[in-house]
Amino acid sequence: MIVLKLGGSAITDKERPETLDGDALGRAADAISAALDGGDAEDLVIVHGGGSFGHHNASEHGVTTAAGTRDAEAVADIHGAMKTLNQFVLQRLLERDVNAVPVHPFSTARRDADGALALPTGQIETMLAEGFVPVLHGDLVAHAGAGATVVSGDELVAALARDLEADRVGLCSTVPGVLDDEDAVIDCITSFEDVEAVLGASDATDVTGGMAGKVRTLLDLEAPASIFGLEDVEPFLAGEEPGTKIEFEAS
Ligand SMILES: Nc1ncnc2c1ncn2[C@@H]1O[C@H](COP(=O)(O)OP(=O)(O)OP(=O)(O)O)[C@@H](O)[C@H]1O
Ligand SMILES: C=C(C)CCOP(=O)(O)O
Repeated sequence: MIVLKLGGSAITDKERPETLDGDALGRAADAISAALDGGDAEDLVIVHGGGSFGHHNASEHGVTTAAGTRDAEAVADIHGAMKTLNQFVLQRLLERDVNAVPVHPFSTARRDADGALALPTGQIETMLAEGFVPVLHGDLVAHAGAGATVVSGDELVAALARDLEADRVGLCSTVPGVLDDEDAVIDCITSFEDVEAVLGASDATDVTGGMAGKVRTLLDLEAPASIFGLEDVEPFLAGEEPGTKIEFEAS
């Protein structure tokens, strides 16, 4: 069972609000379709991030993973932007005969007062058993005591990987992996402290922590995880370990 995140920065033009990178999304969809046709990735769950959809909207409304909103119009704006991008992703997958179906986290997940995420996965297991490819996305979630806050695709990936006991986790982004201070791809990360100095936020508007947030989330995960660029989606799905491998940091 594989959980693959298509990073928002990889499939959109993150500098321009609500602008799709149609070529990049098409290439990712080609790789997914080829892997499914070839028998790789039998059970696949896809999650996509926001990129230029969602982050700008959340930022305008002052909403982050911790700062919430109780304004239904702000919810409609941020969640609506993510649903628009989800439609594009589904469309590109369906055009390539991938049996993709949408799952909107706002309708199913929640956070408690401490910010802990609860994401039901029973419906996702049934979708997989019935031959569907569930496609989730970074979103808003109802948050006890805070209204609605952002949940990143990375956080969803971690929750899905734990609950569904994923064999492998892959995060495709706009970079070929986590880069060191000379812009070389780091092969393997086993501790946050080892790489903290080179980890930054995203270059573009981003309310969920950029690369630092990604590495921190993946280090908590027992399943093997990799961060790689768009060109490595196909090798990853075929069982290779491109880009940067993030190994479980036992605490
Ligand atoms: N050491 C680093 N190595 C690689 N990228 C880094 C590093 N430090 C900061 N970054 C930034 O992190 C970005 C990737 O994080 P970002 O959150 O934008 O990715 P994403 O998951 O693809 O997008 P989204 O969050 O919209 O889904 C890179 O584009 C780069 O600007
Ligand atoms: C900004 C919103 C609503 C979701 C962001 O998800 P991410 O791009 O995976 O961090």
